[in-house]
Amino acid sequence: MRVSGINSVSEALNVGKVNKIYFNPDFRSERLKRLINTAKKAGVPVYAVNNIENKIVAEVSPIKYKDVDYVAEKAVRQGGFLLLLDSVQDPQNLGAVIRNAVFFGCSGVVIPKRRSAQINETVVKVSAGAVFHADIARVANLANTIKNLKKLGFHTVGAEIGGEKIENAFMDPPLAIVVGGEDRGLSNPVKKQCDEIVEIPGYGNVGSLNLSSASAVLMYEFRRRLK
Ligand SMILES: C[S@@+](CC[C@H](N)C(=O)[O-])C[C@H]1O[C@@H](n2cnc3c(N)ncnc32)[C@H](O)[C@@H]1O
Repeated sequence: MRVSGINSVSEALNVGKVNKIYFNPDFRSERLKRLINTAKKAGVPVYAVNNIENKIVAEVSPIKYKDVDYVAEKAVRQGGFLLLLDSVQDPQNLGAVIRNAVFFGCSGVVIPKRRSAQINETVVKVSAGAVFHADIARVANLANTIKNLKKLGFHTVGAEIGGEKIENAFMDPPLAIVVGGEDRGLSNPVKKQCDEIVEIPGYGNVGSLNLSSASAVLMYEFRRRLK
């Protein structure tokens, strides 16, 4: 996979994922120079190429998805939470959500294998490289995954308009937060498995939040209550 942009390349370099770097010598900036020096010190081959559109492009090793048991065990050990995404289609949204999840110290992001955006160059770019710090698991069936997480002691909170007010929700760890996709929200089988459905109250003339904003509010609420 190729990633472009100083932030994404820098994060990939931090976690040892970069195999090769191409940069455009017409765009010389201090940050770019520093990044190239760091890459050279790390033994990464670096090439100056005049006709590339971006300042910097890196060839990175493919993202390895984690097993859902791994992220579940991690969340239990950390007294943390998982973020489950029910069929998010737009890679821009997926990238934004993963960036938020890493920011809030999420133990793992769980996405379905089908009917969902997967990790690609757009996701990496929008996440500003946060993808390289995230543990992402893929599952065949999100409703079954929730069932299994509940057996491990997870409380599961689904986000949807019309649910219980967020302030009344039970959010003790280990917690699984489930957010719906752009078009249809949470599917019925997923909703059925959630212990409760919660709503973030709105005060203006817009019906719902973008899913990355909704997930950020829920993750913030989890963190706020731990204090
Ligand atoms: C853009 S919304 C999907 C709207 C979808 N068309 C529907 O009617 O359900 C995407 C997801 O963000 C979350 N969401 C958005 N606004 C929310 C709110 N006010 N409270 C709780 N969750 C919200 C939900 O998980 C929702 O499924």
